[in-house]
Amino acid sequence: MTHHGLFITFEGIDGAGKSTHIDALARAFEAQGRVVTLTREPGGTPLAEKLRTLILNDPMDALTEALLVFAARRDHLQQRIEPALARGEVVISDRFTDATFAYQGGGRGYDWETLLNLERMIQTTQGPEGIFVRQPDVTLWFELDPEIAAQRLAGARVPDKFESQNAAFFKRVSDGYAQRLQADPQRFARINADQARDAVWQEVRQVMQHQGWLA
Ligand SMILES: Nc1ncnc2c1ncn2[C@@H]1O[C@H](COP(=O)(O)OP(=O)(O)O)[C@@H](O)[C@H]1O
Ligand SMILES: Cc1cn([C@H]2C[C@H](O)[C@@H](COP(=O)(O)OP(=O)(O)O)O2)c(=O)[nH]c1=O
Repeated sequence: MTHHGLFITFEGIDGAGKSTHIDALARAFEAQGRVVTLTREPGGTPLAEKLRTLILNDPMDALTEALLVFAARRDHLQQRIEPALARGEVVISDRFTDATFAYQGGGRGYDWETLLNLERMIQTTQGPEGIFVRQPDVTLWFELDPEIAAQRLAGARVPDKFESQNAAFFKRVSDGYAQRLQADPQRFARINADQARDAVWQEVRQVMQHQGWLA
């Protein structure tokens, strides 16, 4: 049976609980016979993973950061995401472009219009039906109060450049996500991440069932 490719992204502030559910979603699709490409941003290809190390560890100005995340994304799209979608796979990515608007745009205050231009440039794709700007089919936005996310992360792992930011930074990141949702509400599913793991998983599952993608 041939399938259409599906592109699903997970978004939310650090510590919201995204990683906890990504593997489970991949297994649920595989149980239905789908081939899954599990990936993440920044990263997902050898080049983009090298850029990730720079982005997460080296101090740099916000435009440099934005250009590097989009450069990594371009390679990721061309080398990995587009080929997998063309093969009819389910691509699940731990973060994508909404994170750039949330972190570089909201958190760091970088110019939104410039990010929109970069998004259009980097995600322009030539498909069988013509040229279009690639976007996820569905984005799961894990919403969680920054204070609770910080409590969850405390002691869980060594914080990187972004994870060590204060609560005010993460409030701006959340506002950035909210602005992206407002601009494209059809694409987003809001997940209440302030619940026990199993309840969060049920919400994730219901979104996929609602789309008709999981039984
Ligand atoms: N629903 C939940 N309730 C409490 N703690 C959670 C929940 N989901 C995840 N955690 C824990 O919170 C921390 C951050 O979760 P993680 O999935 O790594 O978040 P993210 O990928 O969004 O940064 C981990 O230590 C994880 O075990
Ligand atoms: C994709 C992306 C991530 N980021 C940030 C958000 C996260 O703090 C960090 C890496 O994300 P993530 O992979 O969620 O971190 P971890 O592996 O520690 O769970 O990069 C940006 O600032 N801009 C972007 O465009």
